[in-house]
Amino acid sequence: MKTIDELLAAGVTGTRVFVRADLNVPLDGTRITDDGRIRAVLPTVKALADAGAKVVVASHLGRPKGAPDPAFSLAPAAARLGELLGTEVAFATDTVGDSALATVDGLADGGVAVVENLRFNAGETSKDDVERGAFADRLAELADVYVGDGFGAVHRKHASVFDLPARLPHYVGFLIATEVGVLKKLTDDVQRPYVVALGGAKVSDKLAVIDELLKKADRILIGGGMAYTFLKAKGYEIGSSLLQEDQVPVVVEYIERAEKTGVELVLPVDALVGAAFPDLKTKAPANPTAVAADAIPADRMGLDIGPESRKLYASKLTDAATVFWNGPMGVFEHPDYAEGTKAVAQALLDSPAFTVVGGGDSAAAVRLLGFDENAFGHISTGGGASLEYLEGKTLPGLAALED
Ligand SMILES: Nc1ncnc2c1ncn2[C@@H]1O[C@H](COP(=O)(O)OP(=O)(O)OP(=O)(O)O)[C@@H](O)[C@H]1O
Ligand SMILES: O=C(O)[C@H](O)COP(=O)(O)O
Repeated sequence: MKTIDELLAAGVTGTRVFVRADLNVPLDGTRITDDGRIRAVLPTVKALADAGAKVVVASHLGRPKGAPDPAFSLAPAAARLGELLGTEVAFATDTVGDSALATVDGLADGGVAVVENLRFNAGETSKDDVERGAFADRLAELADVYVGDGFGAVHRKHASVFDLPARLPHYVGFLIATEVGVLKKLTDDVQRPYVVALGGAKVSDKLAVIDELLKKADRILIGGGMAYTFLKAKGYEIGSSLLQEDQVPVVVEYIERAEKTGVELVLPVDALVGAAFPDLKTKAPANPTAVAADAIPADRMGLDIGPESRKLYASKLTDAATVFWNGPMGVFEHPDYAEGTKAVAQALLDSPAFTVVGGGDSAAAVRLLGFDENAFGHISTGGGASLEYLEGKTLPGLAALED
């Protein structure tokens, strides 16, 4: 792979450089609640702009349905990028249309522009190679060179991640280089005991990863939304908690395999349950109750691990040499359901293990709950991406950056 250093060394004055970033930041309306992913791509954008390139930054945000949707506009992220760079950042109100072309045309050497959400275009995420390729052709019109730096999206076979680099000279940005460097340590030479803590809401993506992790980790702690599919697999009532029904047989097999192979699979022994998903806007008190994991009432929803599980999970992290954590233990955005995530974060800080926290929401949780992000070994900007990397899968966005 060619690195951005090689590109900079060759000189980029006046060159239009397309930077595929992951600016998929958590938003409360138009307010960015955690700008970690924007800060993570600053070294790349800044180095290119300082070297006189015309920098075209592109990203997805959320999961809009292939058409413009103001709720998923990148405008707030573009504004924040400008603040962090301390320069004006131009914003194109479309991705490859008149606004994008004019904005890029108007860039001075050293100027930076952000184009609107890639996923406002059906071609970006299409499973059809021709449709994706056609969109990549249009993206290619915006630039002379491609720099891949959206680590959080490298596991997606999307036009801007996979097809565009094939159309332009391509380089690896600073963020992807750092991320891969750290994650390689967990695959090539992991110090044991190796404990993986999994939570979050993207249950179907993450359940698949456990298949591989069962071969690699010594212990796996399950929390967050995915825990309830495990509790269901054990035959428990889980009320209206998040459930991936079609995955129950798969999870039953995971539980059996873990027993056979001696991997310690740790499930919550209790849960904090509420009548409904809490209001994250008003943060109105949710009045949760703690119940045993096998006694979740049919009309209740599990939204965090309970107090006994907090103690249990902390104890399962103390002797670890390496910990990879992806996905909050509960709906940490609401104070009533943040304790499980806090307990795991605190246990990681208390343990001498090398700790990697992966995932946009997990990293945001650590910062929003007041922990010092520098106290962790590494905070990865990729959730699904880091998990699939650890699985040993070929990631489309990394394969595409190879020569
Ligand atoms: N029991 C639960 N029920 C529903 N949602 C939950 C539960 N526990 C955690 N969550 C939600 O999971 C979300 C984070 O999940 P996600 O899988 O996206 O995490 P991530 O891997 O850190 O992020 P990403 O994959 O976006 O990089 C949070 O918004 C949190 O509220
Ligand atoms: O949040 C993430 O994990 C990345 O930005 C990728 O987003 P996606 O899961 O919607 O593809």
